[in-house]
Amino acid sequence: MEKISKEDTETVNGEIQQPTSIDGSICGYDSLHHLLAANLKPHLFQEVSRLLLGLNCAKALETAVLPESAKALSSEHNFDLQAFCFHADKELMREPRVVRVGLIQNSIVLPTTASFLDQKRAIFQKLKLIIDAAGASGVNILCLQEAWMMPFAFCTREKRWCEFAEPIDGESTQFLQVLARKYNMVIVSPILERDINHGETIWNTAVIIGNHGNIIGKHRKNHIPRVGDFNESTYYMEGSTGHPVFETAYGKIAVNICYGRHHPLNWLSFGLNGAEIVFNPSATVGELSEPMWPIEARNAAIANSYFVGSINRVGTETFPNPFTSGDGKPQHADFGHFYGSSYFSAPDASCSPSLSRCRDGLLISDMDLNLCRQLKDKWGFRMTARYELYEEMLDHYLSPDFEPQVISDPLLHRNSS
Ligand SMILES: NC(=O)NCCC(=O)O
Repeated sequence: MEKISKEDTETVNGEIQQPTSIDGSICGYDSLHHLLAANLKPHLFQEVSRLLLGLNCAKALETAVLPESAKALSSEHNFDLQAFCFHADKELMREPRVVRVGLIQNSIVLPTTASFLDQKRAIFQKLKLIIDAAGASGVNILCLQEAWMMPFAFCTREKRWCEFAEPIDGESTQFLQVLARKYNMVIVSPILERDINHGETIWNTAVIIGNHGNIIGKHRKNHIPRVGDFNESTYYMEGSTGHPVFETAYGKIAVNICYGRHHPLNWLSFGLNGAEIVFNPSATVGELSEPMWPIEARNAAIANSYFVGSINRVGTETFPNPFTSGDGKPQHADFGHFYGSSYFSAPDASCSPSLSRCRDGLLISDMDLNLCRQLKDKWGFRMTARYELYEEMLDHYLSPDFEPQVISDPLLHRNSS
């Protein structure tokens, strides 16, 4: 269990205050899982893990064995590398459908003051090594983090960062197409898109690259945040692509980009279109969303009987000009710490431990997609859903004359009349 740096907590009147974690670690530990493992007796750790991570086929989640070449890349280039297996029950009529899925989280490489091209190429160089580790590990489907090819500059509201935007078949896609072909791997690549054919407009888009290096399609972020420093609405509008599910060589996948994870109907729609794995490439910071992070995707996996792969950026990105976001905070030059912590959730409510809170990482999981239908059969969430009630409710709600259905206690108003 790696302990990153000296524990540095402050105590005031006997109470532990917020630990100082300049490096983004949790009191010097890479992740909550590592902190617990290092500080609990083994039987307590086992019990706490059962409660925190759930069980898969009645057992603690198994780890998967990775090749030495992948492990060597991870230690040489200091990225976290972890691998797990989500099993399903054996069926009599269907063979297991096991796919190996990977998630990559990474920090930017050069300062945001460096030339844009250098910044982008440096990220390519770093990503190449981690993708090589995924390739060596036999990953079938790989997803990168939101806007992986640039700093997450949308806090600044400065339009010059739009220069990073690329067409769907631009430089970033071409870079990944080579690797997709080389490793026979589907790659989900969330980029800042410039739509040349529609007035050069900008979108927040995931490009789906097939295992032959072909472009299968794209999906544009449906929900754009207007919270904290996430000033993304200055740059792009709500997506125009609905809730597509992409049928790939390895399964049916969809992409719910970042802030879309706060919207249960967004998750539902990908499920209704038949997704078996939904990726949630994100960029989010500790102060704002960390308590939500381990819950929302896991809940979506349970409610929709599919797997979810959640990816968050990692590190602190500092920009040349300080900015404010109309929330009364003093001007500042960074977003705060992107806390990494990428993880997988399964339809049976189990989930993997998270990647590091402060280092780059590659998280790999084998998942038997048969688990999706097994959970549908067990819990019947689709069958019991009452969509017609919701259709009626939403139909009323969307009417300008809508009035909430509230039945007041008549006694409440007796004294006031
Ligand atoms: N990138 C993005 O949509 N971030 C919004 C913040 C959050 O959803 O946690």
